[in-house]
Amino acid sequence: MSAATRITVSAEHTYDVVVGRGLLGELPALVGPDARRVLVLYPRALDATAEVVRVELAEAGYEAYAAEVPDAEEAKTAQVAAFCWGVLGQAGFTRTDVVVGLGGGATTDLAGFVAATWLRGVRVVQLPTTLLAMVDAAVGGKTGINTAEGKNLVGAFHSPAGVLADLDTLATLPRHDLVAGLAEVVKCGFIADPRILELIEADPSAAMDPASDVLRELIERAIAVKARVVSADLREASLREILNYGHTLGHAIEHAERYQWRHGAAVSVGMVFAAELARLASGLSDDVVARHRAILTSLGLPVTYRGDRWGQLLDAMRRDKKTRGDLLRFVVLSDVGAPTRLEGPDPALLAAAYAEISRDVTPGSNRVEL
Ligand SMILES: NC(=O)c1ccc[n+]([C@@H]2O[C@H](COP(=O)([O-])OP(=O)(O)OC[C@H]3O[C@@H](n4cnc5c(N)ncnc54)[C@H](O)[C@@H]3O)[C@@H](O)[C@H]2O)c1
Ligand SMILES: O=C(O)C(=O)C[C@@H](O)[C@H](O)[C@H](O)COP(=O)(O)O
Ligand SMILES: [Zn+2]
Repeated sequence: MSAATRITVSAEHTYDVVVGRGLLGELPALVGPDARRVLVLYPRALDATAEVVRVELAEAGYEAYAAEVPDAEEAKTAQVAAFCWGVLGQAGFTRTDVVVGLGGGATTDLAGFVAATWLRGVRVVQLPTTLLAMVDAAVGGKTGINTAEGKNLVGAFHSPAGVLADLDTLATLPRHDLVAGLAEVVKCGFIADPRILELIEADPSAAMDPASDVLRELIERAIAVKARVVSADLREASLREILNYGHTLGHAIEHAERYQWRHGAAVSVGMVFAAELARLASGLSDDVVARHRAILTSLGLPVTYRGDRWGQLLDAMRRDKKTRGDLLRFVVLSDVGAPTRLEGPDPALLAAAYAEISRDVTPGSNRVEL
């Protein structure tokens, strides 16, 4: 078995993202000696693992609790956060106690938010169990929930005490969820690490194989990109916006689909839109735009969206966090590995870029794509 890899993030404090197998034994050390109580938040798919984690913590001497939260995006609501605050209150959690997020990005976003808000901030340890959560959601301290108006509109920056990305957990992850996670890996390739793109182009099947060395290298490279960016700009004053590549339209699609599309699938379409926008607005080469479509399609990710939703999507994009006043702002590329910003693009350009990715709405076309 190969040794674990440690990727360090230096943000509010310094912590490691550990990538490897059989990492559970490291959890008590991350929870730390000051805690007496620990609450593990998890979705139903992880109930057996949550019990193993709870027992491990109890055997290490903690008062260990586990609470199931709703699956996927259903977890990211004010009601679910309030339920978690109730559990913490009733168990008497103090400022030295700890929350653990066990699951995909929805669970780790919720757990981080609950930890950020309980007593104005307690320690959180993240145990990501999806590819997406390992490479992105559990790393970097963005936590949050959705509101009726949009995605991640309420949240806080709250860095974890540590992240244990146990590759063994990917064995049970449904293929569509693994593929959705690859969209964020591809994002890291386009904004910062072209080697990621080459690895996927060379062998897309290996990239989708949870047991492959190729996927492990992709995971480590994507985490390294995120760690570098977050270490330089935790609060998204500027540089961190590049991690939002593809998300302006992506989040709008998720909202329009009432979160029945996976985040990574929506971001996939959003990246092709951003590439088309950059081609029209600032001359991104046809080759780089085509490379977006080729790589994402090779992984089975969607690259088009329904043509009749433009008005609704534009409306949702106005609530994106990168918007300033009435000025829509997009992360775009001037080349692979060279992200920049496009501010207040001409509405006609936006519509033209959308026309390049939109498809006819025929009966049945509103199905869930991934
Ligand atoms: N905070 C950030 O920086 C950040 C970054 C990227 C994405 N996100 C957020 O992450 C969320 C998407 O995360 P996701 O793609 O992990 O989705 P998810 O959390 O909804 O998980 C996907 C599905 O996989 C199941 N699952 C999780 N682990 C499993 C396992 N090991 N075996 C079997 N089933 C498993 C879950 O129960 C769920 O049904 C979105 O809400 C997105 O906004 C946050
Ligand atoms: O970490 C970041 O910064 C990102 O933008 C990573 C994204 O992949 C992620 O989906 C994030 O939650 C989006 O943040 P938001 O600020 O647009 O809500
Ligand atoms: Zn994302």
